[in-house]
Amino acid sequence: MARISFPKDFVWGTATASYQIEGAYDEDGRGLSIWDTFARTPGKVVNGDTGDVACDSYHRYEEDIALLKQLGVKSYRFSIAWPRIFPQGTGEVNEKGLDYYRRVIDGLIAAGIEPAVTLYHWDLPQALQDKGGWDNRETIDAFLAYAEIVFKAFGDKVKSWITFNETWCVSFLSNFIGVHAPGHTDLQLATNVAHHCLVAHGRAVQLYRSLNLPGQIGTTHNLSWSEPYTTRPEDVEAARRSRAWGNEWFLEPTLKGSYPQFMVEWFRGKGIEVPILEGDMETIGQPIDFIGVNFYTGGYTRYKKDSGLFDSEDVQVGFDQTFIGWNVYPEALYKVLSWLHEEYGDIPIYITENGACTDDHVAEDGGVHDAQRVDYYRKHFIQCQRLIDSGVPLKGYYAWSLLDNFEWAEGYAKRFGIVHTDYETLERTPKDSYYFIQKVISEGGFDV
Ligand SMILES: CO[C@H](O)c1c[n+]2c([nH]1)[C@H](O)[C@@H](O)[C@H](O)[C@H]2CO
Repeated sequence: MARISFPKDFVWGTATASYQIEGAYDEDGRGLSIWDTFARTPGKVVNGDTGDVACDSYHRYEEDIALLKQLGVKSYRFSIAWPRIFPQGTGEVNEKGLDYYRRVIDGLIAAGIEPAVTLYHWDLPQALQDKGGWDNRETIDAFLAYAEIVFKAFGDKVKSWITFNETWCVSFLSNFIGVHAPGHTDLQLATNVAHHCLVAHGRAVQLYRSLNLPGQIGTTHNLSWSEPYTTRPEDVEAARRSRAWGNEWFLEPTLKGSYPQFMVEWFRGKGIEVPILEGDMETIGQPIDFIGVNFYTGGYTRYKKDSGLFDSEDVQVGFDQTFIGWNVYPEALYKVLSWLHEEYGDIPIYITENGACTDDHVAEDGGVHDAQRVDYYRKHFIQCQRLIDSGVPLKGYYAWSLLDNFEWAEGYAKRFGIVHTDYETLERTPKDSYYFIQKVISEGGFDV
């Protein structure tokens, strides 16, 4: 019997996001976000679901905090909804919006849980989208004004800040692939969005430093791991391009202050240029205190001429898959974070999201027996210990998600929570995975 054990100072947490859990979409002065608009657009979200009510955490946050306390986590990652603070994106501050997050932050601290706040988890005020959104460079200034209000309101109590959640999703998934809000399908626009979000990240870090606040600041990127299906050079290169779109395209600017040249040339070959202005790259490459990594899955890629953006295609090789169709490939977590450490040095790493979608139901005994999710977590925790043992500065892990919640274009049809949400009654029911993680945290590990 082997023992998987974690350092005593390892930060266990869970993660959520404002639009996915809060509901109260039109309460206490909240303005509309691009996701309110997108979800109301026929055909964009499964079953026409919206975040109007979601998990109603706007009213039930105390229940959520009680679940977090019972779980035994040290930290809780959640996001602030920009449209609650600035209903029109800029201009007048909505004090009731600040009051809500003050209640959440104070409640967490009273429960002995550190708040970790994401400034931007995709709910851009619609009023800013009406003026071009992130394609409009002026949105960066609006983001800075929002960040300043929030830093000054909560910077004495919140010691961990994440500027953006997954700039790849904000840019390419939402403005080129088009399945997330605002739903454009324009590669140059998406490239502009990615760049402007990266500049906004750097400017927010500079602002945070200028305020001399007592915490740490970083950002979260979703990393992919696609391996070449064969050792043929064309497969190796195709997999490299496919990985780099999600990885180097964002990590290089954030951690080295430059875009990966081989990808710049690849995009140039397609007529795409990055709208870099003087000083942008120095701003983006501001030193940060940690890098957040969201990781879920990996796979294999091979060369296929004229296929997709990178002359590549994914190859199904028989991985088990979760209910959302993502491969279960735990070793890819070890590979991608080992690669990150080799490429970018000893910057502290937090896994800010990892989890599984499974087809959950409340059983007759009142429990939710999500065995595949328990197995997923067990296997990924093993990889976390491997990483720590190999000297990778992995400092913490946030399970996605605390609650079943609004899963973007999948609506409520896909469940990632370690706590089941009944969307009729809004009752929360801890799943077997919740009790597994609770035990791992309380015992500092588990036997395999
Ligand atoms: C490939 O998965 C992405 O990294 C990713 C997965 N997820 C995310 N990003 C988002 O940050 C969450 O809001 C989603 O709810 C969550 C589950 O889909």
